[in-house]
Amino acid sequence: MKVTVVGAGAVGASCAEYIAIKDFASEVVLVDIKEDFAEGKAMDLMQCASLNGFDTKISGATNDYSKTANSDIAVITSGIPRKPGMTREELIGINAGIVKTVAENLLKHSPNAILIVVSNPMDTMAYLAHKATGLPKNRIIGMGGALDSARFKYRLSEALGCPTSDVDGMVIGGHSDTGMIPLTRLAVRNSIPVSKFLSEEKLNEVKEATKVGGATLTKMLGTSAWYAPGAAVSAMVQAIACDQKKMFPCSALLDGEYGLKDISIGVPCIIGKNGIEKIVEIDLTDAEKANLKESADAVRVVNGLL
Ligand SMILES: NC(=O)c1ccc[n+]([C@@H]2O[C@H](COP(=O)([O-])OP(=O)(O)OC[C@H]3O[C@@H](n4cnc5c(N)ncnc54)[C@H](O)[C@@H]3O)[C@@H](O)[C@H]2O)c1
Ligand SMILES: O=C(O)C[C@H](O)C(=O)O
Repeated sequence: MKVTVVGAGAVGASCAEYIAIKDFASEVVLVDIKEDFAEGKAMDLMQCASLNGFDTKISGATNDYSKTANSDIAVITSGIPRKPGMTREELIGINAGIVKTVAENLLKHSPNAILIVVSNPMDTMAYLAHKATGLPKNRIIGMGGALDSARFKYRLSEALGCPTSDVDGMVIGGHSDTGMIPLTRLAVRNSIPVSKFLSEEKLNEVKEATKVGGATLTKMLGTSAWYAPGAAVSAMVQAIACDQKKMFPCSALLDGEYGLKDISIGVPCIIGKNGIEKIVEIDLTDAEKANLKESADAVRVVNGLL
């Protein structure tokens, strides 16, 4: 199993590190446009192999896509991250051109790869990757919901005073400060609805903290987060590589599901060796449906800037 990660920056390197530590891929190739940067990150990571006990071979390349040939999975993290006070949507001007070129270059050398799009504004970048490559919709997966759901579970566990392993929950909708929809109604602690333990007011606080999870960390770090994003991508890569049929909310190109068409947005998906193997349509309340429509309308506005 060969995995390419384009963008050897914070998220790309963190993703490569988690993939290696889990030791399910034979090879990870890091690519970056900065001279020697991916090679340096790859060397540093390879020097962890004997310490962390993995056999995954990690190599780096400066903008040389021949090194990525015949990748099974390719992750796109290339582009700029936001700074405190910015929205993800403000990155579109620079990142759109980068994501388009990178997706095209990847497919020239790996025509059968499944692409995972991470660069922001992610839902629009995933949509752009579809438009630029014309790949079947199962082969382009936007990563946002897996991360947002992990943050939701973290906030729920904090409010409940319990370990995150006790908690389950999911965030659908656009990967943006206002567009995320943490599904508090369906969140559980060991199969018991969290509303049994938390007041509506507390649940609203959890919801709001989840939605601005990325902005909160950006303010604290001076750039956007990378550990949980890298872990979320690596979990999706593993689901494909190991054909796990695991459910993640992913930005998928919709064709009528949830009443939406011609848009990539976060919905529950089954992820296996073919990428998005199924979009799961859950029953939403009228209020949740209205939230999803509003979130989709906002993503369409950003798509209109392409
Ligand atoms: N979808 C998500 O949940 C999520 C989570 C975190 C970050 N992000 C996004 O991921 C992107 C990367 O974030 P980061 O923190 O790793 O940034 P970073 O600046 O640390 O790394 C980005 C890397 O991309 C490289 N790059 C730029 N143009 C390139 C090109 N044409 N080809 C190859 N490499 C190129 C840069 O040299 C840099 O090393 C940002 O757009 C950020 O907003 C998304
Ligand atoms: O917040 C960001 O800009 C990066 C990423 O989308 C995140 O949610 O951490």
